[in-house]
Amino acid sequence: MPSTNETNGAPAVPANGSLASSAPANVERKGSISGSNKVKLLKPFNTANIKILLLENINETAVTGLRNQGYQVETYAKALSEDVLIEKIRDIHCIGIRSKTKLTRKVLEAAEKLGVIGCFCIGTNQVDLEYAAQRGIAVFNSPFSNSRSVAELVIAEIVLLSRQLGDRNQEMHQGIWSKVSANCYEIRGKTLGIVGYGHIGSQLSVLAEAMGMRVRFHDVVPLMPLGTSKQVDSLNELLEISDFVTLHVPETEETKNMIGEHELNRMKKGSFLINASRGTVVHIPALAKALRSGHLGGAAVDVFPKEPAANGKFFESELIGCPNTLLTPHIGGSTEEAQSMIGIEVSQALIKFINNGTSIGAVNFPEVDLRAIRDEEENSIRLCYTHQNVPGVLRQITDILAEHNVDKQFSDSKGKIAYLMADISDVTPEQIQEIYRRVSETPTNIVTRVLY
Ligand SMILES: NC(=O)C1=CN([C@@H]2O[C@H](COP(=O)(O)OP(=O)(O)OC[C@H]3O[C@@H](n4cnc5c(N)ncnc54)[C@H](O)[C@@H]3O)[C@@H](O)[C@H]2O)C=CC1
Ligand SMILES: O=C(O)C(=O)COP(=O)(O)O
Repeated sequence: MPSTNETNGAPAVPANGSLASSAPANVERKGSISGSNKVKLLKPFNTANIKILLLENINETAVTGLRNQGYQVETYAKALSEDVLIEKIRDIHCIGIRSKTKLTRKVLEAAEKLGVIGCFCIGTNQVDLEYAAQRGIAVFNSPFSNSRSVAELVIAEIVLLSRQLGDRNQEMHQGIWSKVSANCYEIRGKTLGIVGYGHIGSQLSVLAEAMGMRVRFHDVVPLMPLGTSKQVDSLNELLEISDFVTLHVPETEETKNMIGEHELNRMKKGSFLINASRGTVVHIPALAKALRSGHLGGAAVDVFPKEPAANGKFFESELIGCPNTLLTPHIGGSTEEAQSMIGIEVSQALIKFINNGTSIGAVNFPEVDLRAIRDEEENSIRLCYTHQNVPGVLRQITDILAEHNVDKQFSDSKGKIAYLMADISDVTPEQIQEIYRRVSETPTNIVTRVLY
């Protein structure tokens, strides 16, 4: 059940109130966000009416941060089935997910009041970003708080694979003593091939060099090589020269089955494959074949095309039982440090968007912010207007605001949508209602919010 914290005395949102179109419900003025920084708390709603659903065991730092705002926060330890999610999402203003929950167009169509999505992870492939943007729903993620955790896991896996530690460990637990050195190697001097030299790939590059590895990488864009690493011209070249190939690309149309039979055949005999990116990047039957035939010396796989929604005995894969194959349940980013940082980072972005309209860091939405309205700026409002990105819109808005004092204004666009924030001072309650009505009735309106 949702747990409701105390209200902060702010004016109430209408009973059917939606963050995605927050009209000024009651224009009674309220005090400052805190005595210390003297900036106004910008919101036309009672925070206790804002409903937030957090799935997939999102860290306590986020739950606490959001509850401290007074929002209603309901939490679940696992992902929900599509049917249950469609029911749950109807009534909520904000949802927090990790990599399992699929926010498809079908699910989002049911989300009548949704204004913002928090992905408490790096990947955002699980959300229909374009449809969310069309609906004026901003999506935030945590672009690098778990990168180090993934890079450290991969370093561990390189050593484990190289020494066949997974198999030795299993044998020992079965009472089998099998002391061998054949096909076991030091990693010093070996070539690590990194596919995708972004936040994780480049961090890994530094750690691997510190352990004496030679690093080569492939990326679709030219990037500055760290240390003595080098970018190579093609994926094929990287596959042919590497002793270890590790994948750190996002899930896109281009990366789907990026490593299949053809690519595995290009890899050196006895080399190793590591995938901690997304399950769709590797063709699993081809990998199982390459492992069973002995063409590959081993693999470490953390992500799978189909992953169970909850913990339990639900995992099935053709990779089960393959030689020298480390299988982990998508734990690349699962450390206390990463989860705690992600919880803080994403919940802060959600709070800023809900309360102040700030979209900095959004992945599908124009990034706009204005400096805070200060206490002494009496009777000020903030207009947040998400609209279709077509010619002539700013003229309409300028006409509507022409008689008022616009203190500051900023707008930006991304693809088909644009977002404008404007702070307007010395407006009466009647004028606020009128501004809201006229802006929200413009033909290009997607979402209009007035915060004060
Ligand atoms: N196993 C786990 O728990 C985790 C998995 N991940 C996955 O790792 C992925 C990578 O994360 P970051 O390094 O933070 O992303 P990033 O966006 O910083 O870097 C990705 C790099 O891949 C490159 N790239 C994109 N398409 C490519 C292609 N077709 N061929 C070659 N390079 C390509 C990009 O140019 C970029 O440099 C995430 O998208 C996520 O899916 C992220 C965190 C945890
Ligand atoms: O950050 C990511 O993209 C991840 O894959 C980690 O996902 P998780 O938060 O563990 O479901």
